[in-house]
Amino acid sequence: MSHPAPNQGLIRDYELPTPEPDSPFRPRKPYRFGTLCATVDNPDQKDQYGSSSVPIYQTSTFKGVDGQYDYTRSGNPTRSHLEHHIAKISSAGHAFAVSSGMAALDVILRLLKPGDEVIAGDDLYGGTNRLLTYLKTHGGVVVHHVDTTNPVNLHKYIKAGKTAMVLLESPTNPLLKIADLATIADQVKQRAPDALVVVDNTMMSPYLQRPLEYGADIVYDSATKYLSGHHDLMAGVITCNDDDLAKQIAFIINSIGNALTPFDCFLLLRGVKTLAIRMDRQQTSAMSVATMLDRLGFKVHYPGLTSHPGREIHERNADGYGAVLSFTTGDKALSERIVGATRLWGISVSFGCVNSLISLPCVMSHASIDAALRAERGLPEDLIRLCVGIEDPVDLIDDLEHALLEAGAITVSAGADQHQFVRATVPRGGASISRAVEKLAYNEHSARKKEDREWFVSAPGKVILFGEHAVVHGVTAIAGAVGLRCYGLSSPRHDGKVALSLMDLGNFSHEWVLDDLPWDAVTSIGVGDPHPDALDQRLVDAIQQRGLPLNIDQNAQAKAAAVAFLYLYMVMTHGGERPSFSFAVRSTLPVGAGLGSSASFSTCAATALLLLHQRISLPPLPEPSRTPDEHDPGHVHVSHEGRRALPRQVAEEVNHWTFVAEKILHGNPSGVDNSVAVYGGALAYTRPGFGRKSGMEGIQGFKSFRFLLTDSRVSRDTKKLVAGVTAKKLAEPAVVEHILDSIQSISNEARRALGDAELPRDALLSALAALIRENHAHLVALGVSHPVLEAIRTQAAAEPYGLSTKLTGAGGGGCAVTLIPDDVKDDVLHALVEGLTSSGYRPYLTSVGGSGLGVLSPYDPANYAVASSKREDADQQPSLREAFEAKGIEELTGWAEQRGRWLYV
Ligand SMILES: N[C@@H](CCSC[C@H](N)C(=O)O)C(=O)O
Repeated sequence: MSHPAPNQGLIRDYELPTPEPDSPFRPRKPYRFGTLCATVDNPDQKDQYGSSSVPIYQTSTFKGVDGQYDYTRSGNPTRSHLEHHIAKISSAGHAFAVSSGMAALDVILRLLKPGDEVIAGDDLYGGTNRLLTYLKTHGGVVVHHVDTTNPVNLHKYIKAGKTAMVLLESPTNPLLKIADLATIADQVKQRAPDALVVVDNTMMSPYLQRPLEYGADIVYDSATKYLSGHHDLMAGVITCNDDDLAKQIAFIINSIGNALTPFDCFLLLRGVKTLAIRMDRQQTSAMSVATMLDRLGFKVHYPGLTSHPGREIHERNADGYGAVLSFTTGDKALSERIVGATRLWGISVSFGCVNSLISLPCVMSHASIDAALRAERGLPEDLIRLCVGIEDPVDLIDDLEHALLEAGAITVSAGADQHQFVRATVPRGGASISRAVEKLAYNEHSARKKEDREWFVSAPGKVILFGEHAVVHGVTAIAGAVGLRCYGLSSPRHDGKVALSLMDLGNFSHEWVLDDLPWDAVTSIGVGDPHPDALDQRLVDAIQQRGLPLNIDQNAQAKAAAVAFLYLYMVMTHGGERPSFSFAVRSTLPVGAGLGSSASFSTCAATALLLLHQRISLPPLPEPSRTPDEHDPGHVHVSHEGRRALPRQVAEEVNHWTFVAEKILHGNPSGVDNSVAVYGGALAYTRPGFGRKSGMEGIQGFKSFRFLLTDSRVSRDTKKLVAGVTAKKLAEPAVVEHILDSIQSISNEARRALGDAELPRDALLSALAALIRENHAHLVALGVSHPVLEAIRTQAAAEPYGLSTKLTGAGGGGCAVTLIPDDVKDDVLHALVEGLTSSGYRPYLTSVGGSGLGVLSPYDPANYAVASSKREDADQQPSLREAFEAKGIEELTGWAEQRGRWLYV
């Protein structure tokens, strides 16, 4: 048998039936595979009307006695056509179509008796493993799992009279290991002649591999995959040559009744016609994807790569390398981020579809194998499986590169053009090369003078625009950065102390003597290394027990903030440096109102600490494109209001540490609040585990708009409200599911509108107003509104305002948001604000969708000038810190903005 490289024509003489007779003048060659696939023709089953497509015999019974068919479970003409066609393309004497790939395996395994022994691979599909385990525990069958890459490994288990079946996958799912099918079949037959060699051929399909040609007795495919190709049906096919075996299989299928329905037979026949053409395209693209990942230095499992240990054997087994591959990243969390960051690759189990899929086998297709067994069998938890579809390979690679980049698995190589990526992972602890480079850079510069300067930082709060409550049940929520912000100012001191002052967040202040902190409990994190997923509970406990002033116990908010602050400070400390400074925090955000005040605090604290510990540094200002002179300040390439002046790596590092602080403050944060606080703008978030693409995605092109945020001043119990919705869902599942579906549509619509650069602004605002009203009505139906929220809504909706309002966050009190269209006049707005204030609420005129993390530029000394002027006596100008602490809350934002140029993410 010849073995052409994939996609080089695949022209070979198949010993397959040719549906037309030879002519004595021009002998016909057998048709090639693609032609066989497309030509559905059964000379024994001619259609009475000559229909081009096989008709669907959608009937359960057939009239008469003694006819060819009596009952569709036993036989059906549409199914006969399909089975004939499958046999034809599989080099098989017999084919059977059943309701799924697992149903096919079930039929085959019913050939076994108690006491029989089965040899199966150690890397195999999770469902197969599950069924074998079931037979082991319920059917008295003995199952041995062995590494099938070397036929010798099977020898000690092959026992004449005992071994009844050898079950092989090649390539295996999901590690793409290769078994030498011909050699194994031959050796099994020599040692245990009665044993059946069964091959799961799903990953290859009959186009690329026909194991019956190598001595297999039975071959089965999950036809849900390549044979059908479109993920619109479930089916399994079984093929064999032996007539007796075929009789037994037909008996089992008829007895248990899992034959494929006529309609699905029709769909499958339609899919099979394009098998060759789909597979050609898919495997060519798979090779490009595998090569790209291999070049980047990932461990890639794909038999087409020259580095694959089974490549040569695979080329003996098959005519192509297929379109499934898998790779590891060295870090499970990184793999999860990659999977979540793709857009074109659908996160889904299965393969063989025209659309490309990405999955994490350990939590998806192979989740039924328990974690310990997975580890024992060498199935890596960080494994990502890719199933390449027919999309344009350039888009597929582009999307994957974006995901790898976004997840931090690769980085743009320094000095290279923008499309040159390099792997960013080093083996230990999942730290990345980019981090290692930062580390080197840090070490290089560690000789530089310790910075003894102030840092003024700020971060926004967040508001949930759509999808609160529903998000808990897997619906997408849209959250945006709100114009109200938290500000932090660090000022150096030289007395071996660190001070924290939380003026608007629990009104707490305290100074610690650095040497008195519980350093014995600290394991510091190396510069550039990430904080592990879990908090260091020993340190948290030590801070709580030995690091806090006694009076803090009555102030839960301040206590949590102080623990988070000290925790970050201590684990970031390295090289014996313990910076001494005061950190003053102000916030214009109401606390406990669901507006992310803790995340904005955490962002400020993390940023200041990272700067003080010199773990991040700000990039130098870009060169002005126009040289400044005395009349012209020059033009600096900093986009709108300094946005994007803080590089992505800085934002990522801050976000990472902010999340650590959020864990201390909240236990199990979703990551939404910190991401909004750091990146600003707006994002869509979907919880994992509900069958939707999960994760967080920034909404590009989000336009900032005005909002009135009204704090009802009624406190609520978020946990109770969330539990209430869950209870309602249990009590009235249909009603609540309907509401959740409607909220998902609202979020989808809002996301589309917010990211649509073409949508005129007035159309966007009126669409948002309608969606706000609709979403609020659903929240009322879920029972999470409150009379005060309804009163605020009514007040804003009344003439002359006519504005749309919804509750935001948990409801039951808390805050309401009112959209302010651009044409609402200031005096009208002020009248509304006054009205709400006199009703006892606290309204804030603000915006949504603005900047994320900001740092007052250190490049213009004038920005921090008030601070740097040494105060000889009390008459002198107040320091920046004094001014900061003295400002009234209403003037804080305006005052901060006037300090100078802010650099934003
Ligand atoms: N929840 C399903 C998972 C099906 S995985 C399907 C396919 N064979 C694959 O490898 O992706 C189950 O538990 O069976």
